Amino acid sequence: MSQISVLGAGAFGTALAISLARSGRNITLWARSSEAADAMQVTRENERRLPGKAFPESITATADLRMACEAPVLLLTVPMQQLAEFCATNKTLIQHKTLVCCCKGVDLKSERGPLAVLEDTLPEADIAILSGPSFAVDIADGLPTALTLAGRHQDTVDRLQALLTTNNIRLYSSLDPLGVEFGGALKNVIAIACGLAIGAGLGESARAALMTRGFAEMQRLALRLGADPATLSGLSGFGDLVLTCTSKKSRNYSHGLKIGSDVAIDPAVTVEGVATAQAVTHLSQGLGIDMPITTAVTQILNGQISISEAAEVLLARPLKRE
Ligand SMILES: NC(=O)C1=CN([C@@H]2O[C@H](COP(=O)(O)OP(=O)(O)OC[C@H]3O[C@@H](n4cnc5c(N)ncnc54)[C@H](O)[C@@H]3O)[C@@H](O)[C@H]2O)C=CC1
Ligand SMILES: O=C(CO)COP(=O)(O)O
Repeated sequence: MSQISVLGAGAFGTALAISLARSGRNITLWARSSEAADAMQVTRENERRLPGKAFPESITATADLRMACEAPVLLLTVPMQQLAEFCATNKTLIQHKTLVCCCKGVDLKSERGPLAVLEDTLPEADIAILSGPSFAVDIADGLPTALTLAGRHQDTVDRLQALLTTNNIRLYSSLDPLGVEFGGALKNVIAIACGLAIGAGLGESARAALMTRGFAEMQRLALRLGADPATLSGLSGFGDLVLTCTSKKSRNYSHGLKIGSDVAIDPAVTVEGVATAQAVTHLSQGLGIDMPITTAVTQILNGQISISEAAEVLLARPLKRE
């Protein structure tokens, strides 16, 4: 039996599996398609989602979820908008496990993050959130990074910090899972905003302003939701914001960049910030929290305003103290 199973064989799940396996853990990597699982077992790579990154021997790829869920610790790496349904459908298999959620987003239907989704569906599970600056391809290449592992209980967090730290991933712990998950989710929306701005030729000063004021609105919402805004100054928040707002490796940033420069987008690519922008715009309006950049991203993505109109609206807002 594996120590850890990774549920969801996308780019990130595969990269985490590789890093953990290289650091001596036995890993089961679960894919929902048996063709995909069989191909990974034979070729020892995930040709579709993370090509060219060889699997260590200690990874077993399978489509047998029952077998994968024999491991005591399960990493959830399905996209955010699939998380609630995945957990509800497979409740009996995962409800008594330690679950580490690795997805970054806000559920469009409930307008809540992964913690609330998991706690509602699986009240008996031990839940943690893993987030921070980490491109799948970098992790799989063995490049170093640092992430935050957060949970409500010190003992869970301590145990997982030791178990999931690898040769190239240094884990910091936190007891503010809400702050950590919202840092990871909200930065995706700001990354789209930055991509839109750069794509439309608004310049790097505009990007820096969007990152800074975007960070302010991320903290505002997190505070209102009960998180510690200081958590967002850490790896999952500031750290991930810097990474995704400045790199073409980010799918969220690239999505904005393509729209801003009129390049066709690939609908098969996971861009978490699109649904999260919609969810957070609606959520923040209901809560009376001012999130002008997130709102502008939603309006641009919905075709309600152009990028130049959004820039005019943002510049014309009433003047205020920083
Ligand atoms: N790719 C990256 O560099 C990073 C991604 N993440 C987060 O990880 C999450 C997953 O992203 P990626 O792995 O990159 O996405 P991906 O697009 O590479 O893969 C998503 C995978 O989920 C599977 N899937 C979709 N719906 C499913 C369902 N209902 N049941 C089972 N499997 C399902 C797909 O078949 C696919 O293999 C996202 O929330 C993302 O924000 C976090 C850090 C880095
Ligand atoms: O979250 C990520 C890096 O930390 C990956 O960002 P993208 O989903 O925008 O590619």
